[in-house]
Amino acid sequence: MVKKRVHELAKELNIENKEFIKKLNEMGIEVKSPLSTLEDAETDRILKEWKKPAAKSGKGSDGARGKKKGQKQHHGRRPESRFDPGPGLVDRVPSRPPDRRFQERPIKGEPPQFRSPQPVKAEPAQTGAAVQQPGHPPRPEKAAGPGAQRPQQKPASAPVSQPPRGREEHAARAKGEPAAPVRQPARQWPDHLKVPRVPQEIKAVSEKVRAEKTRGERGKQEKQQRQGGRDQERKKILEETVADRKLRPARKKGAAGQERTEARPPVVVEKKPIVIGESVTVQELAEKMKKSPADIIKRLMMLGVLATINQEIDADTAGIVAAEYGLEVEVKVELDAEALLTQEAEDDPADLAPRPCVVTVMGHVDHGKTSLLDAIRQTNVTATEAGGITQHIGAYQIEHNNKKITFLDTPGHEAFTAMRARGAQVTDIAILVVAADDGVMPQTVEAINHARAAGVPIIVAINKMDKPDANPDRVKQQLTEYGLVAEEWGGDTVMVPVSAKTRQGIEDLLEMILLVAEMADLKANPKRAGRGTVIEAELDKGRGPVATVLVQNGTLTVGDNVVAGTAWGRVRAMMDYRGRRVKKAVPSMPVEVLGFSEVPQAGDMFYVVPDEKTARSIAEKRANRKREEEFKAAMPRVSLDDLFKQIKEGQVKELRAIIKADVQGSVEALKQSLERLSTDEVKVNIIHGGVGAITETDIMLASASNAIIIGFNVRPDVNARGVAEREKVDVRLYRVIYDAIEDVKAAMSGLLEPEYREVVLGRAEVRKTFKISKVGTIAGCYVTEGKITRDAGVRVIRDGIVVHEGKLDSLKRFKDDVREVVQGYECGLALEKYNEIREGDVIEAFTTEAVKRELA
Ligand SMILES: Nc1nc2c(ncn2[C@@H]2O[C@H](COP(=O)(O)OP(=O)(O)OP(=O)(O)O)[C@@H](O)[C@H]2O)c(=O)[nH]1
Repeated sequence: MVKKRVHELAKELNIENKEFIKKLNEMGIEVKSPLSTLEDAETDRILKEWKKPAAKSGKGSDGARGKKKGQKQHHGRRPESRFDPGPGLVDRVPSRPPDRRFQERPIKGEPPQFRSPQPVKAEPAQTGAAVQQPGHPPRPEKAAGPGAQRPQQKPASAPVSQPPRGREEHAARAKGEPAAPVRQPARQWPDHLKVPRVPQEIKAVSEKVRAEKTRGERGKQEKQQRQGGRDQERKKILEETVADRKLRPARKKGAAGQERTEARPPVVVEKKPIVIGESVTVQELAEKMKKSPADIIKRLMMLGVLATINQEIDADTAGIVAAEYGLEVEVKVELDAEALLTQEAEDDPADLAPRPCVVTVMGHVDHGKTSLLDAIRQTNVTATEAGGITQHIGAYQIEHNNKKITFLDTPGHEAFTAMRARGAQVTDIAILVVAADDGVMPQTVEAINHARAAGVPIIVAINKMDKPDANPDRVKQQLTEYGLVAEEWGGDTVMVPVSAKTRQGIEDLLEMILLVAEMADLKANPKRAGRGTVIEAELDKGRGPVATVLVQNGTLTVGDNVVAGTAWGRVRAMMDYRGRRVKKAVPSMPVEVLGFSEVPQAGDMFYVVPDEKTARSIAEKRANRKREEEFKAAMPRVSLDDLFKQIKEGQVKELRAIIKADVQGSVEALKQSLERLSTDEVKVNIIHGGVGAITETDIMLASASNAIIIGFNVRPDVNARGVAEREKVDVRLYRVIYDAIEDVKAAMSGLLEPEYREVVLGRAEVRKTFKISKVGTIAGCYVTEGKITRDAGVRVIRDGIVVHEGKLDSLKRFKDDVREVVQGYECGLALEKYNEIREGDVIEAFTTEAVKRELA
């Protein structure tokens, strides 16, 4: 008899997996997931037990189906399983550690040292680490692991492994997103948005009030108490502020003749409190206080705040200013329609109904993502796509065993992460497509890390099994290096061999998706007003703005008033993925929606609101806020420069980093050395590591995950540079591993010294090379950016990797030596002691300048 899995037997016996597992446990048979295998004796026992009542109903037991299924079983009993049927089973027995034969060990031939006086120091440590801690990324914590056991945590709505990111939080806030999809922790984001800021010293004092406020704000009863507490705090702030000599030099000098001084201390609160919101413009405050704006601005200046009449100041600052005039402020947080959206009541568990899971297909280019989706849908998308490349994100639904699955037709993980960067998390399960004949490729690794960073469980589809050189075992081996261990190897990742071409294994894949989904117990409430995420949107010439949306909760109905980002409107018509008109869209259903006022953005949350007026007013407010924010400071991004400050302020508990290097050995060495810097206060988490230039995708991942990027002997490509600047991602480039580790270490302890930072002056492309005897190689170049100067440092970049760094030997325009050549001109140059320059290389000229760092 072939060993059976729990879910197979459950199917034969026509019983739900969960219930079956419960029954088995009651029978003393210890199984934890539908994928657990059963010993023959156990199967016999179960069948016997079941036959008792089943015999009456005439139910067959082990039929032909069981045999067929049995053929693909892996022999040998696995002592533990991947799925936990209930919350009590989270603490599973750890699975067997991954096969460790495949790790690569680094660092040979440390590249030329640039800055560090003793760079080689780092080597023994790294090598040592390699011995202790083999090349596998540390197994993720059970609860946050990448494997298929994750769905217990409701991956789409609660990415436990994702601590809050300022950006997401902000995006969520701006969109009025509900607490569920992006968990919104109590962070002081608004401080950063409110310009201007109070100097640190005052802020520290007012922070007390804020902390008090945040703590107290939740409950309604506390609201009243807060008022009393606030009075006292206010006074305290004043006293402390007034007492602070440094902050008020003008006051200190104030002898008897100076006005204002007589009012304090103590400050007498004499008038009715003035009522403001969480923030107030200087003008508004002045009006409310019946003072001139100039007075207020002056006061603010004394507090070290430079503000213009139209600028907003936060309630704490306003409180301090008002107190100086003996006035009290009362903060009334008006719950506008926007806030109400996010405050919607919890669903009654009785209203919750199962919803289909939402699946994203990811993988390396040409490994067959589109073909696989195509095979699943049994249509032929590949043939219609330009050049066979997936062109857009669509969403489709299929039905298998009477259960629906929603597929997002994502061209890889980039779009997935771009959406995530906007705060949208729609995917429940990621299918990682790996071609069996090609194995794990760079984008496979990226996809793994992107899915993992989002806390989405991964099912591996080993594709192209029909090919003669298909080698699924090699794929499985390679994946162990990235922490994905096949369940038949004792790991916890579902891996299904498939062929998009012959459709082999597709049914199994769908079955596995349903199993993972079933265990995730995905539910939504179709009775409430619809909400979800915009998957894609475009302006159609005939139909106007068209948005493909995925309903995540509630029901979207034709005629509903909706708002998505800054777009609003009334749903005029809806089409399902086949273009059929529908009147209603229930949870996990993708639909095309007509009727938006403008094209919303992919990743925007949409909400159904009670009426058109509300929709319009929310959208307009958002548009205003967006405009304002564009003027304001950028998001608080993690960066090494202010890491210590952010740690102190509790904004950062984890320093996430992406490592890109010229060779895998350096990636590993850096990863291990950096992760070892973790302290109790801050954990260093390398969310992705790879070989090659820093790409736009790396930057987007860093942006979405609030990570820094460490480049070792590599450079960002042109697009990546632009995106990094726009996204304010801290990209650190090193030539010496030791320097990178030292910098991170110093940043974590607040000791990052002022240093010389490199400034890129310009870049030139090598168009032609000439070998001249006794002189060496001369490169005929075209300056593509900035300028190349004679005394600058230069590096030679080939395919994103730094192959040489040194100085110029000569720089000429025609025959003349010149001091610099600017963009758009040609030049000839030779490098000191380097003749390996080739056509197509990029010469980057740089200089170093002193950077003053703020004391943390
Ligand atoms: N033999 C064989 N070929 C396959 C299979 N799946 C996909 N292919 C081929 O592999 C090539 C790439 O397939 P796509 O589906 O376009 O791959 P993709 O990952 O979607 O690629 P992009 O959209 O470019 O990212 C096509 O020529 C497919 O015909 C398979 O199971 N067997």
